[in-house]
Amino acid sequence: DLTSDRAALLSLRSAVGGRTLFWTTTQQNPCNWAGVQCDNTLNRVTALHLPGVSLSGQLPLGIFGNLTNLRTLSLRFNALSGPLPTDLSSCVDLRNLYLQGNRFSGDFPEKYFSSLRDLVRLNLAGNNFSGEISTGFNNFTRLRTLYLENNQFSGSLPDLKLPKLEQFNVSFNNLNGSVPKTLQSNPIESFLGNSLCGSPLDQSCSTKQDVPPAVSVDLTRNRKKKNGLSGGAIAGIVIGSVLGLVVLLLLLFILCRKRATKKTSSVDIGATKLTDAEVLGEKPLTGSGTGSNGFSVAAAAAAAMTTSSTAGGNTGGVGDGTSNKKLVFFRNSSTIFDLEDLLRASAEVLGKGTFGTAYKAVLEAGMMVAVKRLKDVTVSESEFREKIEFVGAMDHENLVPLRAYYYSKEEKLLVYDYMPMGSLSALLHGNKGGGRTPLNWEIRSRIALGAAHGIEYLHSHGHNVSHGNIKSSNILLSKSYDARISDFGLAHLVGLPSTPNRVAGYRAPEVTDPRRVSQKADVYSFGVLLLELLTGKAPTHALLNEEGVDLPRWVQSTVKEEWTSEVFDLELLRYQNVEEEMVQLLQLAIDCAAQYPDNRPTMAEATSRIEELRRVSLLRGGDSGSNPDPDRVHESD
Ligand SMILES: Nc1ncnc2c1ncn2[C@@H]1O[C@H](COP(=O)(O)OP(=O)(O)OP(=O)(O)O)[C@@H](O)[C@H]1O
Repeated sequence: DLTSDRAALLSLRSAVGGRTLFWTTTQQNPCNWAGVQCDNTLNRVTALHLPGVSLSGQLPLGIFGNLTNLRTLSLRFNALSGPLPTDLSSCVDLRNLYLQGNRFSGDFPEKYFSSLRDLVRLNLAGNNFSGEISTGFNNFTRLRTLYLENNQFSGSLPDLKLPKLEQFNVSFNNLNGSVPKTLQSNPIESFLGNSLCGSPLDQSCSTKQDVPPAVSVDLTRNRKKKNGLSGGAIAGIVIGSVLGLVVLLLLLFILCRKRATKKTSSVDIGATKLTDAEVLGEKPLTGSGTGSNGFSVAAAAAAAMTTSSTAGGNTGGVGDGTSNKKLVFFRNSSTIFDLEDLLRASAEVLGKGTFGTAYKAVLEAGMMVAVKRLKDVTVSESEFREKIEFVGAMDHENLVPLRAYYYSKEEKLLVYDYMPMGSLSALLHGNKGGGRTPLNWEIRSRIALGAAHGIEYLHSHGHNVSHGNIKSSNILLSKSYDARISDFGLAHLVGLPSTPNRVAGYRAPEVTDPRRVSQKADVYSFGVLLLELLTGKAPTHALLNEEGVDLPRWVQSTVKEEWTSEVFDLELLRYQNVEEEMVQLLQLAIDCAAQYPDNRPTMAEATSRIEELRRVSLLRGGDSGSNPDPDRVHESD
């Protein structure tokens, strides 16, 4: 009955996950669950349509033995693997079995041949099924579709006498021998990619059978790939070598230049009184890459500091107002590097942002800092110093610490701690190839919480202080993947363009002038950031733009259509038992990205909601994925 059908569906759900995780299991009636169809008179589940819903793992035994009234089972285009469960043979009413596009392996179970006699459509294409194609298929006398292509079936083709057969394909398997007469009326495409012969193939069976033409073409193509170097590869090697040479020359050049600077700073500057402008005269910092640009930030920083009183002046305390030209360190800067260190630092461009260009500088002792050269500073010197002191005084574990700054007419530098894991944006959307750490639920929800804490701290730090530029490239990550917010406090120092495209996807609808942001606008941007974490999609995602909607509206419309799970990043759907927390975080994201500012929660409210859902998640012991840093001690939150 329906109760046992329901139980079977729940077992299926816990075995293969995917979008079945979003069935409203609190409902007693499974007939309303997405993809489930029932026959009301029978009071049984009769169809299960779960195409492309991220199911993975094996179909266990003991499920289909209970779903005995199934007429249609569609599990196509998922990531299911392993053998087919033999108890599917209990589904004697089965008409349609769509399993194409998975990773099933093993034989097509012998048991099915005697029981699934009503099969009309059978599609096993695009899996790893192996073994021989049995004459047992002749039992499926009602069969109209038999698709077996792109598997590992081997042996010869049996003499299939299926009177109703309309669609047939066994291409790209490991079959050999001749095409039996009964199947010869099918098009040639149905047989390609095997070692078959006879009509409709060009290869006649009386001549050599070993290398039929269709296959030989394929093989030579493969061989070419394996043994020879393609034109692209050769071009790559040539270009690579030339690039290598250029880099080598550049390095030599930089080395020579560096020596020259060192001399300048230690001996010549005092005597000849070079101005900053002169040293900085060679500002090539257009952000067009690393390498030679790297030298210049060191030069810039060097110039900035050699004009300060003495190296000894860099210790601790806040800049003494009167001596303008010096690198000013903020309080509790425990790791203070000295002038010489920074002079010798090699540097590379990290990227160009709204406020200027960021560099990574590696000090000789191995310490790394990020140096930001601000452009378009619109405020006066005294206002700058006052505001940057305010920024430097902010101290929270979820903010990127601002260690020092330098101000001169020509140059404004900010020195931050370097964040080794880069930005959330790079981690989420950077190359998705091998070697990349997938961000599991534990890490993502921790990043969400950390970012929330950081923003909440900013908001509570002074009267109506806001960040103004919350986005994933401003969420940097520590070694243990803890979130650190950067770029705080800069919106008020620098003339922002009135139409900043870069933040467009994150900007609250009511913000028309990006210089006039509010805390509620930060909450909106934070909501978009949460959506980015959950969907894995960048707010400036090309697809979304083609559809002409932003990320919040795309998510809202998808959720409204009850395809909630469709919004989640596939990477997240791998974890079991965390779906409720994911849905809760999604709800918070949607609340934060509400159209009207008054409908959005405060940052404090958002923080406590994330704390709560994470607490529940930890209590329930959801499989949220392992921590990528095994040495990390879990914070007790
Ligand atoms: N302290 C840091 N440690 C490591 N990487 C950093 C640091 N600060 C910035 N970056 C990286 O340098 C790049 C440029 O940063 P920057 O803040 O200048 O621009 P942005 O974040 O892309 O844009 P915006 O200026 O609008 O915030 C980004 O990829 C950012 O992740």
